Amino acid sequence: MSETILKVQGVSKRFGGLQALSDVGIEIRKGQVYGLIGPNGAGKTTFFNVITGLYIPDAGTFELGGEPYKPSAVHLVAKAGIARTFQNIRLFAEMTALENVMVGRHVRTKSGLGGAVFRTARFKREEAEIAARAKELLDYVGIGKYAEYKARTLSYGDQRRLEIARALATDPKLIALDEPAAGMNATEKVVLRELIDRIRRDGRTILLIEHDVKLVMGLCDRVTVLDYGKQIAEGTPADVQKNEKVIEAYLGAGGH
Ligand SMILES: Nc1ncnc2c1ncn2[C@@H]1O[C@H](COP(=O)(O)OP(=O)(O)OP(=O)(O)O)[C@@H](O)[C@H]1O
Repeated sequence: MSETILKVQGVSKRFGGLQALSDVGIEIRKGQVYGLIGPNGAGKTTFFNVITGLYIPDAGTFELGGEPYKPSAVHLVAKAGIARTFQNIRLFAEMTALENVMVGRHVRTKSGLGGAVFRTARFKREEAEIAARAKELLDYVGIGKYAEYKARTLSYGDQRRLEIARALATDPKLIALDEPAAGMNATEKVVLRELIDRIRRDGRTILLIEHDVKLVMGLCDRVTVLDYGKQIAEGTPADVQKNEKVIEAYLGAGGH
């Protein structure tokens, strides 16, 4: 069996009187696409926010690539090797597509602020390499021709792909996609599906929150289902779909 990339155990998170997550754990192996699904308010985004250092959990242990890690701050999590996209796209709107991806790559560069201020030879060489790599990534996600366009001028689907390119630029062990198909039309979803499949084939590991059940069932190797902060099922898409608790949770929530 392939190596474990992410192992999370016993995650709990409370907001005032609301138990948003209770004792949630997942294990993702290298090369898997792992789905996190559940009705609205089930705790999916909270779980993402915990593992990516946006929320401090009340309990939980975390291992990334076999090493313990503490998701205490977003930049440290990115350095440790988890990159994410957001449900509500978070790009630098006034920067070009290329610059947005270059920002992602800076997580892995060596020249510090001093290099940037004094524009050392090493800094300039590194910048040129970063730009070249960023362009490659834009081509990879299929929006290379928009490299010099401001992010805000791209279509919704292309902005989502740009977010994926930026996440890939950090060279992550795990890429976490928060509802990547939200707001996409059917054609865009097909293209997205192909892209996620390609990212997996190229050896990456993906954690995915997604409402589009068809996309989840078609793409994911394993799925965890949350409901009211509790993990009610874990397994292959086929197993999970047959699970009574899952059927009930979805029907109870209006069957979305
Ligand atoms: N910062 C916060 N403060 C207080 N309550 C919060 C906070 N973030 C999330 N919650 C609450 O925690 C619960 C889980 O929310 P969460 O956003 O994680 O669900 P979700 O499964 O991602 O839902 P959706 O599918 O609608 O995005 C909800 O009841 C939500 O209102």
